[in-house]
Amino acid sequence: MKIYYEDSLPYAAEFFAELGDSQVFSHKDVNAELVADADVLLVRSTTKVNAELLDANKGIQYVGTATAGTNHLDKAYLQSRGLGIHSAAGCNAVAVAEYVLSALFVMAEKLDWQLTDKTVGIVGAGHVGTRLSEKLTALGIQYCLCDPPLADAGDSRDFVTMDTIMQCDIISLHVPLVEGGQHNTAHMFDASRIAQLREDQLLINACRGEVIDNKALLASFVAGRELNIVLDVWENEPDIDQLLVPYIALATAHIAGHTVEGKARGTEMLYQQVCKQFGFDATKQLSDYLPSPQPSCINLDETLDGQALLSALVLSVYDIRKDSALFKSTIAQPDQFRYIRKNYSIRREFAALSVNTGNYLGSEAIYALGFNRK
Ligand SMILES: NC(=O)c1ccc[n+]([C@@H]2O[C@H](COP(=O)([O-])OP(=O)(O)OC[C@H]3O[C@@H](n4cnc5c(N)ncnc54)[C@H](O)[C@@H]3O)[C@@H](O)[C@H]2O)c1
Ligand SMILES: O=C(O)[C@H](O)[C@H](O)COP(=O)(O)O
Repeated sequence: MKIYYEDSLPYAAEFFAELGDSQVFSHKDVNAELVADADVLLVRSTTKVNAELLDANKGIQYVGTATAGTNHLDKAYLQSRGLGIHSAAGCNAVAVAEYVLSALFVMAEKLDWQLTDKTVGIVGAGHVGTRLSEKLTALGIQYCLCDPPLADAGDSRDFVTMDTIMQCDIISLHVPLVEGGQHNTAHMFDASRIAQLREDQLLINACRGEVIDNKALLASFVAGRELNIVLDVWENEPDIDQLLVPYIALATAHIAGHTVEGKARGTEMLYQQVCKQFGFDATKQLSDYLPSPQPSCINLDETLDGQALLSALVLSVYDIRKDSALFKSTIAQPDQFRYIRKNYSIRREFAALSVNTGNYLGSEAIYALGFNRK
């Protein structure tokens, strides 16, 4: 069995070596000829899988993406070839939720906000939206959820409309890119919705760039509006509109999901799927490969309390300001969006770390955020 995998899948060599003849490729070089004899094709979001890539391959049996988003796969084409849509749903949901928390604490400091007085409107209550809602609960921050497809499917949680979301202090977007149809998300924030945003609100987009009309957003800033926007994702990545960057409060290169665990979990999920499809025993697991974080234990700063203490803790694990500063100061360089993503520094999830809470009375909130007990 020939297994071809994109070089951005961590631990793919370790997971797949024993299942067949495995070969690595870069999304920059991949083409129809290169994968013409693949039985299994494993990608991340940077490889577009469509007729152009696969028509020459007559024997492909499995295509999987080690990501949550699947909009780089031509689903109609894969179905026409009798191939399923295999993804790593939820692999990086915790990573994105922790990215949003870092953004919230940084913006709260900037805007002088007490987050427990604010309401977060979560649009898209799937894997990421749900993990985010759990972490907000741990922090005592109110939220509401908008997810018409889940509401229609009978999900028992309370859902609100987009009109209610537009009244929230903070709006965080976690929908897939859906172009057209009843639940279209492309340009969900178009010129008219952007015009409804108030300057005392915060909008965070860590799902797909096309969910916000970036041209309309730029026009709004150029017209003098002082909106608070955090963007991890942009229209037309990696060739984004550079003019928008200076206006964005925190700007990053589509790395919200790029924790060590989030990326590697994606590879592990595809390994489990391939084993199942081809009848292998799935004997390997992520814990066989993940390195221990250094340091692995955090001591709380007990000179702080309340939001200041939680903010210091979260930012000590992941401080979005560093990613944003690097992005803003270098993004004008050629091919920088890709470069930042490819060379992203090591970031761990809260669950990889333990916290020594000492005498701190709010320790349960810290464990509910995902940290381990010391
Ligand atoms: N920035 C990153 O690094 C990063 C990481 C992970 C995921 N993502 C993106 O975020 C998206 C969400 O990830 P997920 O794992 O939670 O996916 P998911 O499929 O688990 O959840 C998406 C939710 O959005 C809902 N939805 C669809 N259309 C909607 C609409 N019009 N209005 C409101 N809700 C709608 C769906 O019903 C679903 O519950 C992914 O599809 C991916 O594009 C980005
Ligand atoms: O959809 C996802 O899972 C994320 O957006 C993911 O980070 C994108 O995939 P990548 O470009 O990192 O391969």
